[in-house]
Amino acid sequence: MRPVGSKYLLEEPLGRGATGTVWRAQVRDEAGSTVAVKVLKEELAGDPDVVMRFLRERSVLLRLRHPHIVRVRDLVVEGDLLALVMDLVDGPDLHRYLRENGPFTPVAAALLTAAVADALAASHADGVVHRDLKPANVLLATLTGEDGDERMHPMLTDFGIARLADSPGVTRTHEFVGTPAYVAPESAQGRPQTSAVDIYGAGILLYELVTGRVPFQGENAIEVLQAHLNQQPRRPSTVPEPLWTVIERCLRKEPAQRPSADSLARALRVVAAGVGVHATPAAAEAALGVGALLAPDETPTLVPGTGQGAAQGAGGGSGDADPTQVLPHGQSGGSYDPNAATSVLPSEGANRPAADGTRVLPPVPGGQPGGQQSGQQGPHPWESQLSAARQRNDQTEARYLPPEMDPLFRRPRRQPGQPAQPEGQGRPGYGYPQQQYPQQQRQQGGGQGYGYPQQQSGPPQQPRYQQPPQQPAQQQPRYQQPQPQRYEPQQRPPAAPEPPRQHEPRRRSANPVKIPGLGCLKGCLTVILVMVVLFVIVWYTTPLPHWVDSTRNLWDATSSWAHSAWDKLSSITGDSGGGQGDNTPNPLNTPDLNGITGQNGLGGLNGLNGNG
Ligand SMILES: Nc1ncnc2c1ncn2[C@@H]1O[C@H](COP(=O)(O)OP(=O)(O)OP(=O)(O)O)[C@@H](O)[C@H]1O
Repeated sequence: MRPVGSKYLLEEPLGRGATGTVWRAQVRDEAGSTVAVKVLKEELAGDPDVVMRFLRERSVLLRLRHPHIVRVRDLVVEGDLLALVMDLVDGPDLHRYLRENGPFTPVAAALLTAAVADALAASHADGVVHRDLKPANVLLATLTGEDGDERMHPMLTDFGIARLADSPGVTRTHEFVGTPAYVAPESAQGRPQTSAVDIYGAGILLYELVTGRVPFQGENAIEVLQAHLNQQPRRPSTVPEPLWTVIERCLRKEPAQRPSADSLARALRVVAAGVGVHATPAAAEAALGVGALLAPDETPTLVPGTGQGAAQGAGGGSGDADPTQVLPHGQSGGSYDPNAATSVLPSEGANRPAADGTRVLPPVPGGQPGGQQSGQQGPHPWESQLSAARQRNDQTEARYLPPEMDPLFRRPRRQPGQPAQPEGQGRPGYGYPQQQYPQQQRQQGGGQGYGYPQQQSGPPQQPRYQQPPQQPAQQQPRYQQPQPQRYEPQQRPPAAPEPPRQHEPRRRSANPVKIPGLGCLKGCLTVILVMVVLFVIVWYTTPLPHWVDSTRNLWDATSSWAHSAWDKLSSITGDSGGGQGDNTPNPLNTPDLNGITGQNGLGGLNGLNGNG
């Protein structure tokens, strides 16, 4: 298990998106406590702007609390790793649920979207715009009521990720961040974005829940963006009129004509009460008049740093911008997956194909000026503080893990038999073994127990969705543009950067050309030379020559004795003699010995044999 920060141990991947990979992880100090950790992709984590935004928005993300928002518990900066620690939701995301179970009934879809609108209303009141609302970012926990009944409990996640991805560093040239099928026209055009983009996303989501498909489709990302800008959505026959009224208002091209999240939630509950089979005539009547409830947002929350400026964009109609300006170059071909992951559009990847999970579009002309960051080339002003932050975090975990033990090196597992998907295509995170949603309930950080809804058999059933208790109206202050916060480094002075380590130059061999066995040969020659020198020294400095001479005499004497003995023996046995031509073996007359004696220069030996 790989540590992240000093508190978390990554266990197994739950899914992979365009901005990172989500892992199930253990909290070290809390035995049995599990969380979800989203490890952001390297290109995001390596961007100083993203990191500083990450640090700056820490407080915003941490304080965002709502029953329908997945709580962010912690943000970890560790070396080159950025991670968001969230509550773990044991349940599928809405995209997967839709794919496996088919569309919802109008009542269930309305109630589910009302819960999402509640979450949006709370976050908008806190100054946070989601900007990437889509079914994949709605997780479905299951709550067990006091009566033992299980209820689906939608929870909105990925708050702030779009904001991180949309950092000035990443979008220095005003690229688009979002998921094409769910992106609002003003985002596609690079116009100012407000909380109304989330309402547009909610409209698309609602449409998809009741029909099973998104309203604006195309062969590629550009066609989809064009459809958002130019096409009017059509009402499918299966969508009741009151529900269509809500959808149509959410999908208005003009952001100012869309309802606030608050009024959307209220209106959807009125619709849910009035379109079901058990609806009373009064409820049905109220549902038909739902348009009156969809009050526009008087004070929409502005997404900081988007568009040409709030004043210009807030009142501008969709016709103000030339629609052709959103057409990115080189994006006209390729297949298009409407459910593709969130697009993060770095400038250097402008030519990547549309089918890539991380969709890359070139800058939108006429987009935001980019403020101070636009065109910024030099080192980022936050960089020194960033390196100080990184150094501090480096100290928390400096541990080597071999690749086979490092979960970050492993890819998420696929179900056996499932074909491998090329990176970046299709929905990541789907098709994992069902075990990732255990049947038993899991204690969450907030003390709520969630379990996976029982697997449906037979034809897709509509999920049970009961209206959650109304949230008390939030008295949150309206959003004020955040002032850039000063990031205070710790009291101690930042550590001086370590000088690059000097590597000792490699010692070169005297013989650069490698000859196999040369080393051994050299050794042998050296030994022979040393032995010769020693022999010469010993020969001339010791009585060795005299001793050799006497030894030779001894040898001569012994040989002559042996020879005469042999002769005597021959004469006794009647043999004519042991000379040349004698068949009796004579050890001193062998050709071998003759050869040796003839060669070694010790001529005295020849004299001892039969020839002598
Ligand atoms: N808090 C969580 N608890 C449990 N599972 C989660 C949690 N957050 C995400 N997941 C799972 O991890 C998968 C990947 O999440 P991620 O947010 O990266 O994907 P995505 O929304 O499809 O990608 P992106 O938004 O980057 O396009 C999701 O499909 C979801 O099922």
